[in-house]
Amino acid sequence: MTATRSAQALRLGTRRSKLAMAQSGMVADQVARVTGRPVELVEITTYGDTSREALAQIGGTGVFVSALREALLAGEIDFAVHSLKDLPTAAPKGLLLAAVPVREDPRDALVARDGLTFAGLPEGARVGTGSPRRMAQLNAWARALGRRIETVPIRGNVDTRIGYVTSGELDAVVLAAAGLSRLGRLDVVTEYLATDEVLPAPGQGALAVECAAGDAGLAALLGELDDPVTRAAVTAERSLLAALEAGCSAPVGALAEPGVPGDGDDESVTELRLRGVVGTTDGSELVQMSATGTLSASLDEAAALGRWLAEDMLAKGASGLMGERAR
Ligand SMILES: NCc1[nH]cc(CCC(=O)O)c1CC(=O)O
Repeated sequence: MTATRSAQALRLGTRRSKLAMAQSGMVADQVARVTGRPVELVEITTYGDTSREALAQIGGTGVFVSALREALLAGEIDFAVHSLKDLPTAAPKGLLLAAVPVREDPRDALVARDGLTFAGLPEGARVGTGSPRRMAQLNAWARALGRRIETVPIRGNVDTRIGYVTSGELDAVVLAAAGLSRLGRLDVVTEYLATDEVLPAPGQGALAVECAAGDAGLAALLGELDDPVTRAAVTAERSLLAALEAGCSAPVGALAEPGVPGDGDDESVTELRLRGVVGTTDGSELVQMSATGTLSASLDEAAALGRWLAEDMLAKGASGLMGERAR
């Protein structure tokens, strides 16, 4: 690399939404620090940003992602940052997942009126979410508490969703804690939903840093941001999703976490525990299972763990619960 080239700015393609800008800004700072090169943000408009249809209806998987990927392949930008949970599981031709930085809190968060928790919501409470995964688990949880809630499909950015509660239109909405955190809006959270009740979307809380496969030098630089434990965890979660043959709008939750084997006498973290859930959106039926594998540098092992759990879940009838949306 020549001196002139090393001073050239790296172009980071980003969506214009507040959340995307916040995420891209954070990664831009990190990349500038590790590479010593300035990073310039390039705004790209995606179909998911302009369409007013419900996300699940326009096909869910990848609508936020494709415009950024086209810009990468066209050489208009050098790298892009995606919410990992919005990435289709199929590996894209010509692109590389250069880094998966340390994950934020993967949990979903409840934003309710009057500081209410989920268990404190009244009978018939109106809870905003368009996500079949959240609907299935929230309805199942409500049933276990001996009550009903009404899930109301909502769209729009994080501020719009919070607005449904502040305006009194809805009793609560459910959002990813990570998104609220990146926007500096954790103040509105009234409960972090326990993963025993609500498993997040595969990859939730993690970011994906993508670049063109041909640019090995850049990929190596961006690779400095990679967190191997987060990468192993999201690899297992996405492998489960892929093996269930479900898209990102399917009612599938998954979370992989590192752990200490046995009674915990040995302090070293060597296990990866993967939990998965699939259910009907009314919450009347859920298949919830877990599997534990070895946490190793080999992503093949993490991927195998996901496939293994998927087989168990399919044997317990998971595919019958995913309905028409499963692809
Ligand atoms: N589906 C949209 C989306 N994609 C990523 C996030 C939040 C950030 C993350 O999960 O990393 C959100 C908003 C939400 O679900 O509340």
